Amino acid sequence: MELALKGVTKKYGEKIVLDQMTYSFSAGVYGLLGANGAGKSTLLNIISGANKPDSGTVLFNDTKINDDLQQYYSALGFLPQDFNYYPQFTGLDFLIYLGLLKGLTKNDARNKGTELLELVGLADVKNKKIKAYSGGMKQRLGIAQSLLNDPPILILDEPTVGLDPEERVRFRNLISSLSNDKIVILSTHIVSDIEYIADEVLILKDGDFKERGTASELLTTIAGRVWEFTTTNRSSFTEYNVINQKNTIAGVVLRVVSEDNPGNQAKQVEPTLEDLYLYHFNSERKAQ
Ligand SMILES: Nc1ncnc2c1ncn2[C@@H]1O[C@H](COP(=O)(O)OP(=O)(O)OP(=O)(O)O)[C@@H](O)[C@H]1O
Repeated sequence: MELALKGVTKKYGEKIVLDQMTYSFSAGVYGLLGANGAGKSTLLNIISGANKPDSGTVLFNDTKINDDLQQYYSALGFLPQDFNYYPQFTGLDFLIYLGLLKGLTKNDARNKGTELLELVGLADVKNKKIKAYSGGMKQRLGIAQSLLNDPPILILDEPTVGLDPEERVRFRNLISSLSNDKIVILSTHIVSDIEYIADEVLILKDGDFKERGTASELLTTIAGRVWEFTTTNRSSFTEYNVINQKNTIAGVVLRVVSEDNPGNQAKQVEPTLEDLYLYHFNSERKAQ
């Protein structure tokens, strides 16, 4: 199974959001990280056939998805960022309704809907109207609907928005359990959502995947460049890429990414994926 991007480019006016992206996805979990406006939703909308690139193609098993979108949709589960729920429907009725739209029989839609509500932990509220659901519950319902047709490709745009820490853990376990035979691509701002479950982490910046690899491979790119030290003169370090700062009685503890030892008795510390992400995020902000 292969989902491939070949030279995918998308512009809005003069702004190039995706710049000749070429990449191949096979079964596994891909975690897409990027700052606000980096183009994550644009990319996921193109991969899901909801939007077309200006040039380039998306191929699923060597067939251009736009040549037969209907066929492609039968292999796709998609949770867009702005998913519409019908507040007057119950959770189960909503899944039955969407199941029917996806071509399931009423019986199959009911059975599958019931099974999925169990899977995402909504079995006890399946007959409650969606308007009574919390943000996290709606998000889980959105994940459930994306699985109705048992799709080999699952695209989730910021699926963990609104989830509390317990729900995040449940979500991570759910995705891990699904990922054996699927291509799962999910975008997030929250590094810990994907740090442990993504087989491949993709950092989208300047129109392409700036970094890609397993979490541990990516960490080697900033190994030896993350430093921590305490200063009482924060303003002398404005030029540094500061990942984190914490006020203490002794001064401000700064965590910076730097090629050279910033002095001040700085100690090298183990990099985290969050360091790497913030490093790219900060340099993008500085460049703007
Ligand atoms: N329909 C559109 N018309 C014009 N510009 C757009 C349109 N959709 C997106 N953009 C611009 O394209 C860029 C990428 O947007 P996109 O929503 O893909 O980013 P994102 O990484 O998903 O951001 P976020 O994390 O905030 O959702 C942004 O600068 C956005 O303003």
